Amino acid sequence: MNITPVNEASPLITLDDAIFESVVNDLVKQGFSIQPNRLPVAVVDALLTCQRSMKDSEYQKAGIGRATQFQQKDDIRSDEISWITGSTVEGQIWLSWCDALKTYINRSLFMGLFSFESHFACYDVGAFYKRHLDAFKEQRVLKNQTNRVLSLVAYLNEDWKEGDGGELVLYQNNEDIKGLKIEPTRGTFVVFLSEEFPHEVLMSNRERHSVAGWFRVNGSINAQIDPPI
Ligand SMILES: O=C(O)CCC(=O)C(=O)O
Ligand SMILES: [Fe+2]
Repeated sequence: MNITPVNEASPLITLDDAIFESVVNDLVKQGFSIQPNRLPVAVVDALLTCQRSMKDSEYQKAGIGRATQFQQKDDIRSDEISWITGSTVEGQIWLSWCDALKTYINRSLFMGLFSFESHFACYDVGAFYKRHLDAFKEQRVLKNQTNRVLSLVAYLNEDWKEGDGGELVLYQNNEDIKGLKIEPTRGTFVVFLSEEFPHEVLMSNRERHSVAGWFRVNGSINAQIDPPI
């Protein structure tokens, strides 16, 4: 019988590693990575299958702030979201790809990424998300909270054109007012340090679909390794 070893050069694994390596290099160089049309087709297709099968009732109005500080603020963000739980095969394909990225980053950069959470987001015509940071260093360091340290956004929109709006604008720091504009085109994904890069979603002139996710560090492990003075 002819048995092929499972780990014999799988093209998908090789391709993923090349993408992950490029993300890692960008993170080292500049703290963010913009990957136009580099999300593997199998992952994009899985996300699109999930997203297209979702009913309106599965989305909820997005808010800002953690747990008890959670608030809905329509003047800051007006998208609707639906958390990805991995209850479908397609959801699992996405989560395992993100897990592989997490493992690769941890091996290369020792970031101690511990958990991952993500949701679909739908920006209706006219929706936006004003300039914000995804996480605050003081909360992680001083209050010892398990916090978001790395943000990941992936886009699912076919043929995005100039004039459709809805670009992500990534600012280099608090002083930057120009920023870098990224079109939310299908297959593009962006990774950035959550505490370092203010960003916003410009008002969308078309229905805009994306997935936003965050890797967290573990508050307690972090506290043991790197206690605040
Ligand atoms: O969809 C995007 O481009 C970014 C979304 C975002 O900033 C967020 O959900 O925190
Ligand atoms: Fe954000």
